[in-house]
Amino acid sequence: MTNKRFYHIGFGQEDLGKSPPEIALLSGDRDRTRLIAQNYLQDVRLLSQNRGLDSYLGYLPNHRPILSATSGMGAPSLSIVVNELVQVGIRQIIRIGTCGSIQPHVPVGSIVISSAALCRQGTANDIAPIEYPAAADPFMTVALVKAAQELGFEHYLGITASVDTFYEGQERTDSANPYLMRSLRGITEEYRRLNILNYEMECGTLFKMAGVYQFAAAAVCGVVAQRTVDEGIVLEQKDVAVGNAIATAIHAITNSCVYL
Ligand SMILES: O=P(O)(O)O[C@H]1O[C@H](CO)[C@@H](O)[C@H]1O
Ligand SMILES: O=c1cc[nH]c(=O)[nH]1
Repeated sequence: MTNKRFYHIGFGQEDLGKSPPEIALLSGDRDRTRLIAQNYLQDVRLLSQNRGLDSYLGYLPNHRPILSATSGMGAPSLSIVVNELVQVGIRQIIRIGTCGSIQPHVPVGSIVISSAALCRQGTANDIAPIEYPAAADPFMTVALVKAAQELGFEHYLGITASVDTFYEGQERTDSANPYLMRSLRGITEEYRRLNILNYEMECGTLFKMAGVYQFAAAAVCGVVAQRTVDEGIVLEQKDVAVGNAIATAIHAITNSCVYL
C-alpha cells in the first residue's frame, strides 16, 4: 500500500481503511455526491473536499464499502479523478449523471442507462485512438437495467452522445455564442435518426478509460431536458430523475447476482 495522497482527489489508499472499497459512484455535481452519501450509505466519512471534488467513504446495508465521489463537469476533470481513483484501488465505477433526451419517447424524469457512447471528446483522444470503442461493462449494465425494472422506474437502455460542451456541442442556440458552426447545425437531428438517446458530457471518456485501464464502468443518468421540445432544463423533474438514477445504482450493487 502506498501512503501517497493524490493531488486532485485529496486522499490516498491509507485513508480507505482495512477493507478498502473497489466500487465508486461518480457524480458530476458535488451536491449529488453528498446526497448519495447522506441518504443511501451508512457510517459515512468525508474523505476530502478539494477543488470542488468531494469524496465520501460509506457502507451499503450489506456492509460493502463504497465511495461516493465527484468527477466535476466534463471529460478533462473526470479523466483526472478516474485516473486517481483507479490508483487508490477502485475497479468498478458507475456514473450517476444528468442528461438531455434527444428522442421524443424518452421523457424528462425518466432515466437512461448507457450501453455505449458516441464519444466526441478531445480528452479521450489522449487516452486511446478515436476509433477505440466506448462501451459500458455489459454485466454492470444488465444489473442496472434489472434494478430499474425491479424498482418500477421508467428507463431506457441505449447509446449516449458524450460531447465536450453543453451549449455548442449539444446544438444549443439559447447561448452567449451568436454563431453555431455549420458542422454542428443539424447534429441533434442526425443523432436522433441514428437512435442515440441522449446528450451528456462524461460517459464516452469514462468507457474508453475503462477499456484501457481495465476497470468496469457503467452509467445511469436522469433526464432533465427534452431537446425535441425545448433546450431548457426542467428543474421540477430533476430531483425525481436523479433520485431514481441513484436508487437504481444502489439497488443494482446491493442485489445483483452478478458480483458488482
Ligand atoms: O449532472 P452531471 O453529472 O454533471 O452531468 C451532466 O450535467 C453537466 C452539464 O449540465 C455535465 O457534466 C453533464 O454530463
Ligand atoms: O441537456 C443536458 C442536460 C444535462 N446535461 C447535459 O449535458 N445536457
